[in-house]
Amino acid sequence: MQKNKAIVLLNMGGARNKNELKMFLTNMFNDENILTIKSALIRKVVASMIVSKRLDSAWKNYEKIGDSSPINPLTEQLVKKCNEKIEGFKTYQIMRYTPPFAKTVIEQMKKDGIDEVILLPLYPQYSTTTTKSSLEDFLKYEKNSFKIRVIYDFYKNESFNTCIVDEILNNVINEKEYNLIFSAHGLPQKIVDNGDPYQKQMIEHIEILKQKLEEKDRFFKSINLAYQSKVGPLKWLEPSLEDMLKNFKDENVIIYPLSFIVDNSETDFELDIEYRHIATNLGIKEYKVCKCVNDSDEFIETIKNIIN
Ligand SMILES: C=CC1=C(C)c2cc3[nH]c(cc4nc(cc5[nH]c(cc1n2)c(C)c5CCC(=O)O)C(CCC(=O)O)=C4C)c(C)c3C=C
Ligand SMILES: [Fe+2]
Ligand SMILES: [Fe+2]
Repeated sequence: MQKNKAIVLLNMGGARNKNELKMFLTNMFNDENILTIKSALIRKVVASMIVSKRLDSAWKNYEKIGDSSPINPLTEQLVKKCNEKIEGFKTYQIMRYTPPFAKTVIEQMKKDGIDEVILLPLYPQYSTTTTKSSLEDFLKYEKNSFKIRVIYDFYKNESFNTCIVDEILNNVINEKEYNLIFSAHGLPQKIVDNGDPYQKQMIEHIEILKQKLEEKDRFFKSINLAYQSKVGPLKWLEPSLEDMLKNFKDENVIIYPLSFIVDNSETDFELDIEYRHIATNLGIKEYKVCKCVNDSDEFIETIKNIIN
């Protein structure tokens, strides 16, 4: 019997306008995987305080990138291209904090007669705050409707790492003159201390990429890992990107955003505008930011490879 198979891309979502930024922040800080307060009621109160405090200042960042996050149109393009180029599967996307939400997409998948599903969270490294949160969200609404296979992480995938190395090398002529910084989205230290494997996988990922560059005889002045996007007063993973940049006065820097698959406000605003400004003030000579893999042909091939 012919099976109706789907690939479901799971991602975070992002604001299309200020109301959606409020929705994003509200849903995010009510997520027990993000704000690990056990009582839903207390979490709701704390979330509402954080959102009130953060909304206006965070919106100013989105105003600088055209009043909306690029994560939605870019993920839609990725879905379209998967549907054009990957035979035997219908591809869907589900976002965690802004539409399209799991409930609606799962209803559509049932109407479409889907019976087998590959869940592919668009996070190369596993974190409880991202991967686990999205998987739980899907499972909450699917109610045993599908046969499910889960891709928990894919940072070791050879084809994926070729996409990353190619993007980095396409951005520099003489790599010996550049300090390469892999910038990872940060996490509160206590989440890692409680067993989240994200930091460990991130370090492993960088070792794999270093080795791949060495095999190609391409040697950067230095290769580094730093964490961006700290939120709130808790201790987060270190070193911060800002502290890392302080090492490179009068030198060239190239950044690769290693936590993301599609560009979003953390790449287009934080890396390309905010940290660029910081880098200029620190006296960094040249500051480059690589693009995420997005809907490149090479990444479509990677998806085929990951699901096989
Ligand atoms: C406690 C707070 C947060 C944790 C933990 C966290 C983990 C985490 N996030 C991403 C990827 C993205 N985060 C994005 C935005 C964003 N993240 C937080 C907070 C935490 N993230 C906030 C408050 C925001 C909103 C922007 C802001 O107010 O600063 C985005 C961008 C979405 C978009 O609009 O384009 C992404 C993508 C990862 C990978 C991660 C853990 C590994
Ligand atoms: Fe985040
Ligand atoms: Fe941020």
